[in-house]
Parts: sequence; C-alpha cells; structure tokens
Amino acid sequence: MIEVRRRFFIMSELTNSRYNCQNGIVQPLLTDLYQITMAYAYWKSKKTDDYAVFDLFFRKNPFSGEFTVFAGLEECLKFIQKFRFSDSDIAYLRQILPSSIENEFYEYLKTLTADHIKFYAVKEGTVVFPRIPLIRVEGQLVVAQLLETTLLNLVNYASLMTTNAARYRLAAGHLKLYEFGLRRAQGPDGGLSASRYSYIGGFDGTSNVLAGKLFHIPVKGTHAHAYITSFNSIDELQLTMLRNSNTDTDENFVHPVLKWREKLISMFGVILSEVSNGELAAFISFAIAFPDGFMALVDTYDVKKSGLINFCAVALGLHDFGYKALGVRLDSGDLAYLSNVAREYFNNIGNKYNVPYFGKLVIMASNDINEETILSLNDQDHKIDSFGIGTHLVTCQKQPALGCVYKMVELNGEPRIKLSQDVGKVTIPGKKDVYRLYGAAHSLIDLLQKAEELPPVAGQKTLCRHPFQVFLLNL
Ligand SMILES: Nc1ncnc2c1ncn2[C@@H]1O[C@H](COP(=O)(O)OP(=O)(O)OP(=O)(O)O)[C@@H](O)[C@H]1O
Ligand SMILES: O=P(O)(O)OC[C@H]1O[C@H](OP(=O)(O)OP(=O)(O)O)[C@H](O)[C@@H]1O
Ligand SMILES: O=C(O)c1cccnc1
Ligand SMILES: [Mg+2]
Repeated sequence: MIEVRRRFFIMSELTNSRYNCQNGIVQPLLTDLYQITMAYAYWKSKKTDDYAVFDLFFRKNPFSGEFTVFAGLEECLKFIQKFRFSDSDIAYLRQILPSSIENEFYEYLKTLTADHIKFYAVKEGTVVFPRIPLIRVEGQLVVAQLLETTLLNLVNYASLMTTNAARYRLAAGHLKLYEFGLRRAQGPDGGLSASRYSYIGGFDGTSNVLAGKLFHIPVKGTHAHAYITSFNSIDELQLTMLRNSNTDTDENFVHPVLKWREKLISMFGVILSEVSNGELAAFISFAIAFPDGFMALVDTYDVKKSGLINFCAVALGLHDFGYKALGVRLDSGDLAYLSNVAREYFNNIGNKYNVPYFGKLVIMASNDINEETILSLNDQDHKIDSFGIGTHLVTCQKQPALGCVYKMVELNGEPRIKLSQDVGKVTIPGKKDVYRLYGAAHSLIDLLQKAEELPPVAGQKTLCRHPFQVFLLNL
C-alpha cells in the first residue's frame, strides 16, 4: 500500500516561533542591489502587480551525499512577516540610486509588505532532495522578486550546516557531539548560525554561550591549555581546602590527592619527574572550583605519563570527598590509541580501588575532527564517548556552499522556463505541488505535480516520470 504525504505547508501551518529573537540584520536591504533596480524597472513597466510564482530549490546534494536537510525556514517566516522598508532604508536608497529615479517609486516602495504573498514550504528539518521545491512563493511580482536574495541567504547556509551536522551524527551513532567552532566560524553571525543549525542537525550542544541563550541549546565546555599552563607548581595553589561532602567539613584537598598520585605513579611505573606538578595544580584548582563537574584536558604535556595520572589522582581525591569526576578531554595525538589507554587506566584503577564508576568516566576527543576522522575512528577500536568539533563542522570545509536557487516558474498563470545548454540548469516550469510517496517500510519517491492536478491517492496507481531521464516508474 502506498501512502501519500503532502510536502508543502502554507505559512499559518508553519509558524511556530520557538525563538523570540529575530536576527537584526535580516531586513529588506540585506539583498543584492539588482533586486531594487529590477523593482524600479518592474514599476516603470507597470508589471509590479503581475502574479508570479517562484520556486526555491537546489540542484545537487552537498558533500557528495545522498540527502539534504532543509533548514532556515523559521528565519524566512520572520523575515516575510516583518518585510517593510523603513524610512532610513528609503533615505539610503535615494542616496545610492540614480537621480533619474522618480520620487513616486520611493513612495511606492514604502508601502510594500509581503502580507499578500502566499508562502508554501517543506517543514524545517525535513530530508529533501535535488530539484524539489523547498519553498514556493506566490503573489505580487515585485515583492516575490524582492525576497529572492534574503530567502536564499537564509536557507543556503542553514541547510548546508544542518546537513553537515546530520552527517556527523550518522557517523558518530549514539556518541555525544558538541559544536566547538565559534572561534573559527565565518564571523559572529556565521558562528551563531553554525551553533543553531548543528543542534537542529543532531548535535547535543554547543560551547557558544550566546547561541545557548538565544536558541535554548544546551551549552557545554571543558577548559583550554592556557588554564593548565597558567600553573607551574603545587605551591602556587591559593586555595587548598574543599568541603568534604561526606563529613560536611572543609578539609585539605591537596594532601589526599598527592597521596593518590604516589600510589598511581608506582601502579603505572611512571617516573615522578615526568608527571607535571603545574598540571596537577591546575587540575586541583579546577576540581576545587567545580567538584561536581570535573573534566580535565589531559594532553598538555604527556597523556600517559602525566595527564592521566594527575587526572586520576584528583578524581580519586574527589571520590574520597564524596564527589564524582566526569572525565577527560584528549586534544592531540592518536585519539583511538589514547582513548584505549585512558579507558584501561580507568578500568584498572576502578577495579583496584573499588570505584565502579571509574570505568565509565567520559573520554572526549577534539582536534580537527571531521566526518572522515569519525568514520576512520569507527574502524579502529576506540573508547571515545564524545566529540568536540569546530573548524570542519562550522566552515563546512568539505563543501562551503549549497547551491540553492530561486527561479520564476509561472507568471499570470502561464508557465515560465529558464533554458540552458546544461540540462541540469533547465528549470521545471509551472506551479507545482510536492508529495512524498511511502511504501510499507520507507519513503519511495517525491512526486511533483501541477498544482491544479488532484493529489495522488494511496492504493491507486500513480505514473511517475523523471523530469530529465527517460524512464517510468509505475507505483
Ligand atoms: N586514530 C586516529 N584516526 C584517524 N584520525 C586521527 C586519529 N587520531 C587523530 N586523528 C586526527 O589526525 C589529525 C592529527 O593532527 P596533527 O598531527 O596536526 O595533530 P597533533 O599533532 O596530534 O596535535 P596538535 O598539533 O593539535 O598538538 C587530527 O585531525 C585528528 O583529528
Ligand atoms: O575541531 P577544532 O577546530 O579542532 O575545534 C576545537 C579546537 O579548538 C580548541 O583549540 P584551538 O584549536 O584553539 O587550539 P589548538 O589548535 O592549538 O588545539 C580545542 O582545544 C580544539 O582543538
Ligand atoms: O570547552 C571546550 O573544551 C572547548 C570550547 C571551544 C573550543 N575548544 C574547546
Ligand atoms: Mg586545534
């Protein structure tokens, strides 16, 4: 039995404002100059009120992949709902446009809104495919045209980023994924979008605090190498006392940690001079600051000979005081190998000193991780629980743009086509609706029909024709 689901939803079915903020720079002037000059030329040719239909779609899945996740819709809806040129916009346009432009045009521009535009879209977060319209805009030609650049800007990076994140999610399975890319993102707005859309694509959280506040995304973080290198010796510790939650008294925390470290040094046969005291001081101070949330960056000096020994000594000290450490972050070296070493340390210590949760301490990995790194790690026997991912994720290094386009497909009820020598660039004319046909187990095909045609009916034969390739599918 074939099931049919409508793909397009009208504006009132799509609006679900979870986020109370609108990005302040998304406004009518966030567009290409040619949209405004075309608006004037349409106005002069008395075509502004022609009835236009535009499709927004892409031609090829990104990352040499087989799917795309549609995103950016929420911002498109806010943009359309608020679309209006302000007085200062008009004043600026008067400055930059030729003096030959008639005054009445500016008066006209001031009156424009998108209130009468009909806006249809696929729901945000839907898996979508090439050439299927993601958005259909219908209405007054001049307004529908003026929306082009901004809608493309809002959808292109959002969908690319969400797809990228979804691919990392597929590669990482159930492991935790955190977006750590703000420092490497394409400016402040790129950074915020990256955090927001990586969350929609399946990440568990972000290090970006503003994104957490604006978009209600869980925020997470550890500490940087700078924190570790800011300490040189144990004597530097200003604060040595920690509340023992078993006895509810403040006790010296450094002495038990040092005792534990002596035991671990002999247990793992490392040389005392190779275990960094500065690193231990940094870990102790961080544990005193966050006894319930102690996560340590262990690769500043030497993971095996120093970082893991110091971390475990502090974690055992915390255990004595009635707290549970969280785990470690590895940020260099062979992440598969080091994660195995870390897990072995934790298991051995947990068994020897009867601290069962030690075997389950979190091992986070970071450092230039991309989808291929995760797939390669999957082929190795790693023990990583979570990844912190920055540069490759937020810059979409593997493919920096999704080629969404916005094309006129109908004017005043007549289909319109853009021809091209390149068959892939020929547009599919006419006002179309989109349906997804489902078999018993999964979706089968996306079907485009003329909007005036009756929807396909579940259980009845439907002739499906590929728009460019010559083969038929009789479902
Ligand atoms: N076991 C592994 N399998 C596949 N890729 C890995 C593995 N371990 C690490 N990587 C990746 O290999 C690269 C190592 O990079 P590089 O050699 O520049 O870093 P590093 O020297 O370990 O650390 P850094 O220079 O940051 O101190 C990173 O992109 C990392 O994600
Ligand atoms: O996926 P990534 O781009 O690596 O994102 C996260 C990185 O950012 C931080 O360090 P930073 O990169 O600032 O310094 P580093 O290159 O010396 O590690 C962190 O320690 C990670 O290495
Ligand atoms: O919290 C972290 O560990 C973090 C945040 C941003 C970049 N690198 C690491
Ligand atoms: Mg790095």
